[in-house]
Amino acid sequence: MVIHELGVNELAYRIRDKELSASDVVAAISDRIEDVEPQVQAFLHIDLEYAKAQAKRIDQLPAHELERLPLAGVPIAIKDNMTTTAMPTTAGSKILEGFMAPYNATVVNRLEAAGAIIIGKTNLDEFAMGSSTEHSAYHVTRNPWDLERVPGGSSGGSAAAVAAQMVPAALGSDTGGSIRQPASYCGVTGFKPTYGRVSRYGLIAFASSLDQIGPLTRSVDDAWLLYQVIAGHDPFDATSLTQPVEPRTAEPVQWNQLRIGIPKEYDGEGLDPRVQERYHQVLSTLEAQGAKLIEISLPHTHYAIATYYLVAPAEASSNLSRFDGVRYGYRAQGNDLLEMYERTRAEGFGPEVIRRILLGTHALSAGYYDAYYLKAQKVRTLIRQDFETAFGQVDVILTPTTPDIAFKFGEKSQDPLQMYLSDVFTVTANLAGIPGISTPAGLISGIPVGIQWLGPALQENRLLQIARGFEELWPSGPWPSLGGDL
Ligand SMILES: NC(=O)C[C@H](N)C(=O)O
Repeated sequence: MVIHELGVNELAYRIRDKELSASDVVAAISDRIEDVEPQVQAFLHIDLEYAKAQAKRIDQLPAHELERLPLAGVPIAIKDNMTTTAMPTTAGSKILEGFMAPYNATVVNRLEAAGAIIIGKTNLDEFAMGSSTEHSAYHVTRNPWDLERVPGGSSGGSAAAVAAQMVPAALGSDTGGSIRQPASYCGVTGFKPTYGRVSRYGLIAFASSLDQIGPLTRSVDDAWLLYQVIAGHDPFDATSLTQPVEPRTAEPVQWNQLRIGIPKEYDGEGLDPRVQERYHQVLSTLEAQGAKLIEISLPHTHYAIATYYLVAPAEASSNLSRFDGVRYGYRAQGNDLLEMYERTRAEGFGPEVIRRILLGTHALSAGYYDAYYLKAQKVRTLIRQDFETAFGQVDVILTPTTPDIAFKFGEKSQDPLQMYLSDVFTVTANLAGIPGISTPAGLISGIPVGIQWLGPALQENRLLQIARGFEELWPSGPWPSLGGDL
C-alpha cells in the first residue's frame, strides 16, 4: 500500500482502525510533496511542522474519540483565499503578501474539528480571477499530466495538488467554474454545492452572489465525505442556508429510472471536436445503461458569459475596495491619503484584477448601471428560469465541463476573452445558484477531460449519487507519473 495514493475515505478508516497512524500519513505526504512539488508548484505555503503537530495530537486520542472524527488524520490543502490563523492567506495577491488572518474560515474550523490536518495553502489566480492560475502574483502551477500545460483555475493549485497525489483532497472556491474547470483539466473530481450550502465566512470575497466553496478529490465518495463535513448552516454567513444536510447514501443509482437532460446549447460552436466526441461516447454509455437522454434547451446560455462578466466584476469592484493600504496588507508611500490609496492599489493588484475592477466600476457607474448591471441581473433571472423549466422535465443535466482540454502556458493569457470563454459551460450554475460536479471522463492524448453534472438546488445527494454511479462506469487512473517515479 502506497500511502500517498490513498483517498480520503480509505485514509480515514485506516487511521480510525489504527492500521495507520496520522503521523505515518503526514510523513508519507511530506515525502511525496518533497518529491513532486518542485515540478508542480501547487502550493503557496506548506507547513509540515504544523501538520506533524496536528498528527501527533490525533494519534494521542483514545479510540472512542477517534471514532467520532470523520476525517481523523486526513491531510487536506486549502485554496489560499480561505483564512487560516496557522498560515498566511494571500489570495494569490501581492497586496496580501504575508497577511496573517485573525480568524479561521468556518470551513477550516469544520475540517479541523472533524480531525483533518491542514497541510498548506494552494496557489490560485489572484483573488480567484482567472482560469489557468497564470494570474497568481507568485508563480504558475503546472498540470501534473503535462508540465507544459496549465492546471486550470482559479483553484489550479488545489486541483494539481490532488492530481499529483500530494494530498487526497483540497478545498477550492467556485465563482464561475473555479472548482469544476481545474478539476476537469487535472482529471480529478470537483464539486460546487448549491449557493449558500457551505459557509463563506473567511473566504476572501470575489463576487458574493456567486462564490461557493467545495472539495476537489480523486473520487466522488471522497468529495461527498468532505462536503458532509463543510456544509450546513453558519450564523457567521448571512447567506448560509438552514436546510439540513442529509446523510450520504450507499444506494446505487438506478440508471433506467433516470432522465438526463442534454442541453443543445452546450454541444456545438466553440467545442473542441475531441471533447465533443468523448461527451457523445459518455452519452452512449449512459443510454446503454438504460438512462433516458432527453434533449433540452437552455435558451439564454448564449448570454451567460456576458452576464457573468458584468455581475462578477461589479461585485468584485465593491468587495475589493477594502484593500486600500489601511486595513490590510501592502501599503505604498504617498504624499497624501489619496495618493497612498492610488499607489497601493496600482502596485498591489495585478493586471487581471485591475481589469475586473475597471469593468465592474464602469458597469455600476451612473448612466451605465441600467444598461449593464441591471440588464445583466435580468438576464441572470432568465438563466435561472431556464434551469427551473429544464428540471421540470429531467432529473439531472449532463454537459462537457469545459469546451477544451488544458492548454499550454501563454496560449490564452494575452487574450482575456479567450480565457473567459473556458468558463462558458460552468458560469451558468453559479448564475442560477445550482450545484454542479465535474467528474473525469478519461484522457485525450494523455490530457484529462471532464464532464459536468448539474442538478436542482439543494439536491446535492442525488447529484453525488449519480456522479458516483458514472465513476463506476468510467473509472479513472492511472494517475500521472511524477517525481521519483519518472
Ligand atoms: N473564479 C472563477 O470561478 C473562475 C472564473 N474563471 C473567473 O475568472 O471569474
